[in-house]
Amino acid sequence: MSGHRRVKDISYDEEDYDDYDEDDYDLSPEDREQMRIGTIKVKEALGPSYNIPNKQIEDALWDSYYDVAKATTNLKSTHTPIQSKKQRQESRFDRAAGSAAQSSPANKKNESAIPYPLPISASCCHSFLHTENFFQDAPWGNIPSDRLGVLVPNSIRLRYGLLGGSSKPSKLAALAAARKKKEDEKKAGTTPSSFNSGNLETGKSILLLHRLGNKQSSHSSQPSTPLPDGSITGKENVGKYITPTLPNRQKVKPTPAIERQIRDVSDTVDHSEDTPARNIPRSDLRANPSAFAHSMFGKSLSQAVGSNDQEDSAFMLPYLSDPDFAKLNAFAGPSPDDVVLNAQAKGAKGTKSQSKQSIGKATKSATEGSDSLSVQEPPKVKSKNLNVLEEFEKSKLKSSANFVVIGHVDHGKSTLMGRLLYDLKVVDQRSVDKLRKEAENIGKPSFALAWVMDQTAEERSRGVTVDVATNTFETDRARYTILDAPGHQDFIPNMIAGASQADFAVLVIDSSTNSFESGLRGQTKEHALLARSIGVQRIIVVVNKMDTISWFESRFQEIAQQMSAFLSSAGFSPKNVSFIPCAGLTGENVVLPAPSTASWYTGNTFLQELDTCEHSTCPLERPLRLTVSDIFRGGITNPLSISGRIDAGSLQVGDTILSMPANENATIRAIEIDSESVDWAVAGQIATLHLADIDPVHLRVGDIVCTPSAPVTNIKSFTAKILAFDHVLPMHVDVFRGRLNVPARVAKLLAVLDKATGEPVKKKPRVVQPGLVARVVVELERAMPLEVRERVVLRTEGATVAAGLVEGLV
Ligand SMILES: Nc1nc2c(ncn2[C@@H]2O[C@H](COP(=O)(O)OP(=O)(O)OP(=O)(O)O)[C@@H](O)[C@H]2O)c(=O)[nH]1
Repeated sequence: MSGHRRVKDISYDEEDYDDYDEDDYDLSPEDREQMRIGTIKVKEALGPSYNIPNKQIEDALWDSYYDVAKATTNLKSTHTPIQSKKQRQESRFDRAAGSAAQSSPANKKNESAIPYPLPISASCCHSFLHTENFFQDAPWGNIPSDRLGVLVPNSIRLRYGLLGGSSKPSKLAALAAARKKKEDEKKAGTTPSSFNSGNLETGKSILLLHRLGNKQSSHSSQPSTPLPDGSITGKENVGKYITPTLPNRQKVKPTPAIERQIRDVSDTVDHSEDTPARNIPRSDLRANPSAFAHSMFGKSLSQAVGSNDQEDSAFMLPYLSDPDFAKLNAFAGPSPDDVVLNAQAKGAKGTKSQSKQSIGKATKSATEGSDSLSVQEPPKVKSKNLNVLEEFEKSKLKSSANFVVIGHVDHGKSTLMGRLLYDLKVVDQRSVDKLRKEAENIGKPSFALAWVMDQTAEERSRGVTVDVATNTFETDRARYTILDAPGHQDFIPNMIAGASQADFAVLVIDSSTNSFESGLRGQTKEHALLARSIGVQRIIVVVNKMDTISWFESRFQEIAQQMSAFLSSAGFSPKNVSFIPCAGLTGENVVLPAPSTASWYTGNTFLQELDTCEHSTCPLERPLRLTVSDIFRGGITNPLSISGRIDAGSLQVGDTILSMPANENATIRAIEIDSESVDWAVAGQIATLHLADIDPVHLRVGDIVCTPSAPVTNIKSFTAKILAFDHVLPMHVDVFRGRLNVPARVAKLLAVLDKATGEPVKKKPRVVQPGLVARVVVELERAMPLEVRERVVLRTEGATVAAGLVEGLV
């Protein structure tokens, strides 16, 4: 298993799952209807010998995604039929326990309500029982499984905090918040309140200065006049520097004491229009400079204070007293911060001019300007400029092949693959033992081998594959990649994605009584048809679970006969179809030969059959095409990676690739095949590409990666030759191309075609009947990267209506 799985970026938010509470979950009307019908069917299937509460039946249906057969099997495996309960001999111990219970005062009290021994049917209706009698009819030490409870500790929900933690603020945070609030209140109230409450000195000064400032600004519109030394002079500017901002100025009512002082000061002011401000005796308002100010500002300040001649220098800044200040022109160039920021911006763009110098150097020589400075550039991806096709020829690599494992839910696909990997020692004994233990712990021991493939918690707890799982193994002849597709109808889009990466298919069929038949009505046929429509030509049909029918030859022949007829009608050539009897669970005829009881079978084992497949040759010389099947984000060394099958062409480290439909370039930093680092990869291989120079928002599962020189184009409508699975008429559909799907409309039915010749037999039909081939025009709601001769599947409301080949771009 590649380490990528650990960092795989999945689009759902973990928090959504935290909030999910099964009990609170509201079923949609369709779900409710499915549940109602499912419950009736399961009850029918269980028959009268099982009396299982509806709630448990619904739970089983929910767990099996409404699969009636699976829910029934699960319930049967966890419940004992009434018959056998009745027939069970009461042990002496039970009898003793029963009479003890009968004679107990507690039970005597309830005797009228529930007679002992309790009828079995009543034991299932827990709602009528008093809690203390819940186990009354259960024999000692043998509690029926349906009455066993599980203690589930409340999970600790660390949420809302920055690093998890409770949603409540800590005491420390509350204290800090309270303190801050107090400070803010204080700040907001300080000026007016202190002023009003008679902070006489401050109030007096502020009010006076404010008045002066107002007067200055209202009477003068002349600009300030800078002196040659850079200081500012002129009566207009005095107020400019000293006017404080008073909130709600007009509302401030000075106290009588302040008013008196204002009057005194005002008397000294000449109110005529052109009285210069320098006549105001402002020295009164200023305190003597502190010792610190002396040391900082030197003589100039001490001289200024109290001297009317030099009053303008009272607001001089330190550097103004420096005679050389004007020459310095300190703000002519960019600030040191600007220099660094500019250099960093340039570095990010990756221009060549700025490669050598460091940031430290840049700040030191700030005044030299930004052009000569730079920051450390991230290392560029070096291309070895290999001739990949020559390298491929030289490497004498074993041919590689990908096969998709398809079939109806629970027919044993994952178990068969688990067994294959186990017998080939790709998975060791210890891992399988561990899986066995874990599977036993949740009451699903038979799924241990399937868990080799099914790795997510949901898949394991439900016993159903949800997404395509991949694994690899090697034989003497080839390297194989397994694409284990889900069998359940709800996950057909994932199956389509798996099949679109495959060179051939393995169709698994459960041979046990009724299972093959129910599979035919389910996904056995649909999967086979889809695989063929997507372009798969070779199919191995594994007739599985032969151990359950004691390797009965006639059952195998019956299945082979029926499936041959169907597969040839679906377009598979008989020479590309083979049948292998197997038992994935026991491993018979998988890697090891068939058991002696199957002496009638002399053909290949499943593994031998895999090696007989002609591996389709991939177009290496054609321009690069790779379908993105996974995106991984968040790795430390490789923050952004994609994986997918290379459908055509080749690639190497350092190549620039183009992602469609986003139309964004990226650089390949590194390549991995089967978790091993390589310099190049060719068509047919499933590669993981570690990327640089692209924002993850431009990449999605289903995208096409191609060469910028020969890109795939985004199109909005196309004509296609389709095989109808259902009635096709002008209708809304979803167009699937690998993992990409886009809402669309079958806009026109151009013609019904002859299956053999492809010639039109009926133009402009109103509807295309199931099983017929037709030419249609499809209009997409969003542009999609598509090319002529690509395979598409049309689905609506969870069902496949048609599949076919793109003939032309409109
Ligand atoms: N007796 C017997 N049981 C089998 C065999 N193969 C699989 N099973 C059982 O069938 C059940 C389903 O097996 P899976 O491998 O999960 O089936 P699947 O087809 O992968 O299911 P999905 O991926 O969910 O569609 C498990 O309980 C297996 O133990 C077999 O050869 N013999």
